[in-house]
Parts: sequence; C-alpha cells; structure tokens
Amino acid sequence: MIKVAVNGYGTIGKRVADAVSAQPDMEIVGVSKTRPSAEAVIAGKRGYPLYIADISKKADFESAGIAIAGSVEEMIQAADIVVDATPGGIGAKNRELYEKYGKMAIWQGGEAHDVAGFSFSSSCNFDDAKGRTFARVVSCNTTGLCRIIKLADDAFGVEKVRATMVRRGADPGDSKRGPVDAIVLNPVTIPSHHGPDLQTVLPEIDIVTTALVVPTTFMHMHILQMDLKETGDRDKILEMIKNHSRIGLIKGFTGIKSTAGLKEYASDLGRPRSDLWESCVFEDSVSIVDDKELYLFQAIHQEADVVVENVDCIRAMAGDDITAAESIALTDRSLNFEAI
Ligand SMILES: NC(=O)C1=CN([C@@H]2O[C@H](COP(=O)(O)OP(=O)(O)OC[C@H]3O[C@@H](n4cnc5c(N)ncnc54)[C@H](OP(=O)(O)O)[C@@H]3O)[C@@H](O)[C@H]2O)C=CC1
Ligand SMILES: O=C(OP(=O)(O)O)[C@H](O)COP(=O)(O)O
Repeated sequence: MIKVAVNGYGTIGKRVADAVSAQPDMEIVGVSKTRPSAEAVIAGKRGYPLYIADISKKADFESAGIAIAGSVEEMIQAADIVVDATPGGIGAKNRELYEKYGKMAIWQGGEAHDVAGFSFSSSCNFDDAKGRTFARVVSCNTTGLCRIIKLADDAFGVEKVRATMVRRGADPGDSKRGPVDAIVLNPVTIPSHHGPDLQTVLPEIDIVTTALVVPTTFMHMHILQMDLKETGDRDKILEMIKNHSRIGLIKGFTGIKSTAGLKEYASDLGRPRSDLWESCVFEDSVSIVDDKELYLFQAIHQEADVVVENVDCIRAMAGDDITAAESIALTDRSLNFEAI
C-alpha cells in the first residue's frame, strides 16, 4: 500500500483524500488543517488522522472536540508521498520539509512549475513521472487544455491553439471572493498563464490563451480554437472523445447548454459532491471550419478534474510499474467513474 499524506485538507485536498481512500493500492495516513473548522470535523468523520501545521494550536482543536494525531512534520514522516494542497504559494515553502524527510511530494497548479521542475498530466506524460521525487499537477484549466489538445494533436497534429478561459469567480463554498457584478479581465494582459503552463507539459504546442472571470461558482468554460496540421474529421474527433476516459461528450439531445445544466446532471448521476472529474465537451460545438480549423466549447469542473490526476501521479511516482492506461482505468474504476 502506498502511504499518502494530504497536506492542506481544503477544496482539493479533501477530494484527493477521498479519491486516494477509494484506491486498492493506496491509503491515507493523515491530512492537515491549520485551524478547527467544519472540514476538520469531516476529516474526523472520514477516519483520517488529523495533523496540524502549528502544534501550538493543539488546544484550540481539542477544546472544539477535534482529535489531533500530531504535527504536520510527524504526518510527513508517516507517509511515502505527500500531496501538497495548501493554498498557492504556501506549498513552495513546504518543499524543505519534504526534502528534510526525504519524501516524495506532489504540488498543485497554484504553485509555479519550478517548485517541482516537472508538471504532470495523466493523458500526456504519465511515464515521465516515474522515478521522480517531486511533481506538480497542472491547474484545473491547464488539465482540461492538456487532455483535448493532446487528443487533437495525436489525431491530426496541432499547428496552433488559441483559447479563452471563462473562469468561475469563486468555489461554491467560498463566500469571500468575487466578482459579484462584473466581468473581470484576469489577467488583462495576454497571454494568461494557461498557455505557458500547458507548454510545461506539451512544450511543442504553439498556444496563446486569454482569461476572464465571471460571477459564477461551478465550472470554467473554454472557448477553444485549434489549427490542425491535417484536414480535420469531425466524426473521428467525436469518436476519440467518446473513447477518452477523462473527456465527456455532452450530447445535444440532453438539452444541456450551460454549467447549471451540468451541475444538475452531475447531481442526478449521484456523483460525490456533484464532481465532474471529466472535461465536458459540448458535442454540438465541435466544428471544423475551412478543413483545418477545429472549434469547440468545453466546461471544466475546477474542484474535480485535477483530483484523478493527483491519484495517477501518486501511482506513477510511488506505485508499481504500470502504464498510464492501466493507472487511469484503476483510478476511475475505484471511483465508479465513467466519463459522461
Ligand atoms: N479550488 C480550485 O478550484 C483549484 C485549486 N487548485 C490549486 O490547489 C491548491 C489548493 O487550493 P484549494 O484547495 O482551492 O485551497 P483551499 O483554501 O480550499 O484549501 C487549502 C487548505 O490548506 C490548509 N492550509 C493552509 N495553510 C496550511 C499550512 N501551512 N499547512 C497545512 N495546511 C494548510 C487550509 O486549512 P485551514 O482552512 O485550516 O487553514 C485549507 O484546508 C492551490 O495550489 C490551488 O491553486 C488547483 C485546481 C483547482
Ligand atoms: O487552477 C485553477 O484555475 P486556473 O487553471 O485558471 O489557474 C483553479 O480554478 C483555482 O483558480 P483560482 O486561482 O481562481 O482560485
């Protein structure tokens, strides 16, 4: 069993912990919080040993009736590998702790590529993670870009990509962030970080991305255009999407044309937390113009798509020598996840 610690039990960390627990070859040895909170209570109910970053806060947890297993340093020592899901910028500061105890670590997209020197996407570079001590799973939007661009590149070759990310303003449980009534250019400069981030995984792709933020909480929406090297074939692309375990195809007959519709669908499917681990490509949007221009819309559930990627990354770094396809299949099967 691969012993996994999740440092930072928040939006991403709590999902990674549940996904790891569902795997037959992994176990959670601890999760961490900085302060007593509802999520700390849930960690206890799930049976995850709870560790705290600042052990001097132990009394705060105990007076709230929350049992503490020890300090984050103790948690790291108990693990084979640490998934760092602390807020962006904090993870990089934790690197010296992982080095101190000689532990493997995986960071999230809020950290720069340099934190690990290697950025990961299950569909693109699973084998390159093998034997590494450190890796970073690219951000939710970049994960969505990696999946579909790799698929198109494998089928027709991708000459260049131009994409706009319409980003959610805050996660559903986050009442502190906005915007409430604005469309914010984020960033106002071009490109956004997503293009250069994608190139940390697929360096040969010519890509320019732009991004803005709107007052919604569930999912980002991508407007994607790719110039193909060879003449595109819509039916072939749709077939490849149908066969891709991490890309779902939203059929026209469903009537789903929005993130709201997807939220309802995920909920009706009985997905935990309404999570959509797959990218959601709208079938009716998939279009070939002038033979070689491919257009599509895809929605990306920001809280979910990177979760399954973290599980694969753990397996690539700390598990038996298996292929990407085998790991992806095992991860998904263990979660009862079949792309829509
Ligand atoms: N949310 C999203 O949509 C996505 C986020 N990411 C990336 O994932 C990472 C985590 O983001 P997210 O889950 O949203 O963040 P959250 O703020 O939801 O969760 C972060 C967690 O880290 C804990 N924490 C804070 N400081 C420390 C510390 N020093 N040691 C241990 N734990 C700490 C917090 O605990 P406490 O509350 O007790 O302080 C909190 O539970 C970021 O890099 C982000 O960019 C990637 C894809 C999507
Ligand atoms: O990784 C994410 O977005 P990103 O791919 O746009 O960086 C998550 O949605 C977190 O984004 P945030 O930095 O707006 O919290």
